[in-house]
Amino acid sequence: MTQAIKPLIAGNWKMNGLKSALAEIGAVANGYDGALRHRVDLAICPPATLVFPAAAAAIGSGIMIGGQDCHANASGAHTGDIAAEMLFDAGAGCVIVGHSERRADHGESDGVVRAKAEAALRAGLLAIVCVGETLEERDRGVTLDIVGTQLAGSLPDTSTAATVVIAYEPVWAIGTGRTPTTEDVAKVHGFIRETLEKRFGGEGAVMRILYGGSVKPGNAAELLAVPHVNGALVGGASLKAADFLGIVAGLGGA
Ligand SMILES: O=C[C@H](O)COP(=O)(O)O
Repeated sequence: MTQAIKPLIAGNWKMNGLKSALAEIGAVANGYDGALRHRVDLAICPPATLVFPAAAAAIGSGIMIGGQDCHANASGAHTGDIAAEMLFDAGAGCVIVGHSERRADHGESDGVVRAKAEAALRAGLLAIVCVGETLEERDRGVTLDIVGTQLAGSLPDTSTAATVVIAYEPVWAIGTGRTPTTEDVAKVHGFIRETLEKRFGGEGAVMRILYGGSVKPGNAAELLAVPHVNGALVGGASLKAADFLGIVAGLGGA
């Protein structure tokens, strides 16, 4: 039986945004009214420098502010890193871990991602754990093997629907304007659901699975209507409130 899952639309600003970008949070808040708040959760993950002021700007709006990465440890000699506890302390409610750009740029393995997700849970943050295949892997026909391996290695054993969100992002669709067909998205999300249910039982049945990769106002409705797509992780189109809210509108008024 399909259970109702409240969707989450999360914006990942990546390495974009100076203080002036905080105005976009105010603009999203203005468009996130009471009725919408009941139907969808919103999160915005600005660069680390803006987490504290963004959290202040979002007070009372219902918008969750998040980090884009965290260290596995709570403190220590790790120059330049940020602990999950520090994000929580700054007002964050969630953190993205295992984004493909971190996996590629910083050589993060599934084990590292899992340790970061465990740190998020320890700190009381919702962990948004990213998985997804490269173009080469897709062309070799090993998408499900790759995603299955990433899920097995990256998710904490203690994951629950309240503490962990999966984001499926085909690497080749990120920032390229290319998206998989809805059939392809359905296939991978169905596989992820099955995998989550096998490992986490009832919790896996209601854990949110986001799609990410070139989601825009123009394609959001189609992508968000795919079975087992419980929201989106949005990059470029999350930088402007109008685009971000246009994607939220893709969920329809039901
Ligand atoms: O975290 C977000 C994703 O990497 C998607 O980025 P994009 O929407 O710019 O393709």
